[in-house]
Amino acid sequence: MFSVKELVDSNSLRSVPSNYICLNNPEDSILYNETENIPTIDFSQFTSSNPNERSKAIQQLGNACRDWGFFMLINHGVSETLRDEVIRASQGFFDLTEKEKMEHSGRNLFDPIRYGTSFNVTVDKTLFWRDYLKCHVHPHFNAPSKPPGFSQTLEEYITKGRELIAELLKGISLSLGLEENYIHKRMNVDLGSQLLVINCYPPCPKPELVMGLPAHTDHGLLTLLMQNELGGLQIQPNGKWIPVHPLPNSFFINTGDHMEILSNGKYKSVVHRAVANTKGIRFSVGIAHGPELDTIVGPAPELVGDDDPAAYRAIKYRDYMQLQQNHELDGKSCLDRIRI
Ligand SMILES: O=C(O)CCC(=O)C(=O)O
Ligand SMILES: [Fe+2]
Repeated sequence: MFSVKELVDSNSLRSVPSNYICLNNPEDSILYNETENIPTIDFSQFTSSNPNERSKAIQQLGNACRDWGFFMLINHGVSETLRDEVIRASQGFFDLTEKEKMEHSGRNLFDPIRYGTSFNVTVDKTLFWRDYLKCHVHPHFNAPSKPPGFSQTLEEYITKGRELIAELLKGISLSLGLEENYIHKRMNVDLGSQLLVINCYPPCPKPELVMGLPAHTDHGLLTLLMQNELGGLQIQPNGKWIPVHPLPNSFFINTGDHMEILSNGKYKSVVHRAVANTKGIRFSVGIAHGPELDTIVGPAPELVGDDDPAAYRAIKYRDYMQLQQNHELDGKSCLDRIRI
């Protein structure tokens, strides 16, 4: 495997190798500066002793999930030091030699730790300008032993991330008119899957010719994302691409396909992508939080009725992840396969 980082580090690249050139629809590059509209959720209100404040926050959370499928989370209690440490340690991992990183190379989605490039090189029509490290971190924690301290930093971080998501899932259950622990029980969240994905996008001499990660939706319930100072994430909530400029020290959270399936389409997963840049190496760290891998997920019966027939076929979470992995990453095409 030839990683993008190796390609960039070993050459003074002036052009892009042809196998990375993406033919984009020109409409795709139209950007709208609507970033100020991205909803902001104040996490401290979920733990407020004032019940009015909590119910207001739950309502805002429900609105964000229904109208947008994403929001910025502020006042979440995860220290800036830990967040910086995760980014620094991620850089440390990608700075290891190719030989050291290749110890974790693999083709299987359920390998506990997997280092790779592009999305799935066996199905990608063009290669994407992105290297990655994926670790299954819950219910069993897995992380590379190098660089020193990386694994400990990640473990602390993913534990904090799980606590935040657990609270948000309670709020989401209530916002859907369900009992607070509905999603926890039905999705077996205590044993839920947490897949950590560290994306590395090296600088590119011609970012307009390549794609970091093409338009897709995430497979899980909720994804918690942070990035270094370089932007590149774009979202497409209503057919237009919007660049995301995160608020300082915030998390970007988006709903995934399993939230759409479970809510019977009330909360739709949001299409997003990552573009490359010329300026420097961009890192993003996402944690996809999903049901326990063997949970069969279909629309919640409470959200299905004569006026709202079930819109998705039930599928085991593990099988859905595999389905997405086996095909080209393309917008909502995976969800379309189980749409009724
Ligand atoms: O790099 C980003 O900002 C987005 C990454 C992403 O969408 C993913 O890992 O699923
Ligand atoms: Fe994503």
